[in-house]
Amino acid sequence: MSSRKCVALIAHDEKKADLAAFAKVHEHVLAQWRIVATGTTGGRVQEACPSLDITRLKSGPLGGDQQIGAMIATGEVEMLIFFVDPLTAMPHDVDVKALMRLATVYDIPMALNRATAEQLIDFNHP
Ligand SMILES: O=C(CO)COP(=O)(O)O
Repeated sequence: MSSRKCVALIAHDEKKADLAAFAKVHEHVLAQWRIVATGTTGGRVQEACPSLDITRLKSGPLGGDQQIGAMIATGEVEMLIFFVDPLTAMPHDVDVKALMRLATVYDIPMALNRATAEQLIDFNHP
């Protein structure tokens, strides 16, 4: 496994275009990180940023948020950028909450919107 630090990228459907645009702007910085993402998000970011090497996990509703939560618990994921949609009900809301809870328990930098992600990406270098 690479020794680079690992960031997890996730976006709800309404926010995927925004995350892909964010990743494009910061592609050179993200290239210094190991990147994991939930399935669909990873595909969208990969399309926008062909230079990045993204490990795609399961889609969020099928367990992807839980996989990333487990990786936070084991210390494999050290930063979380998650563009959430606060206006749409999610069938897997409990998984989303569990992920945010673990990011809080393990005290990793966590951005839930673009404004915060812009700050994190500038101040957290791998
Ligand atoms: O649902 C998600 C996060 O809760 C994201 O999953 P996808 O990237 O597979 O859409």
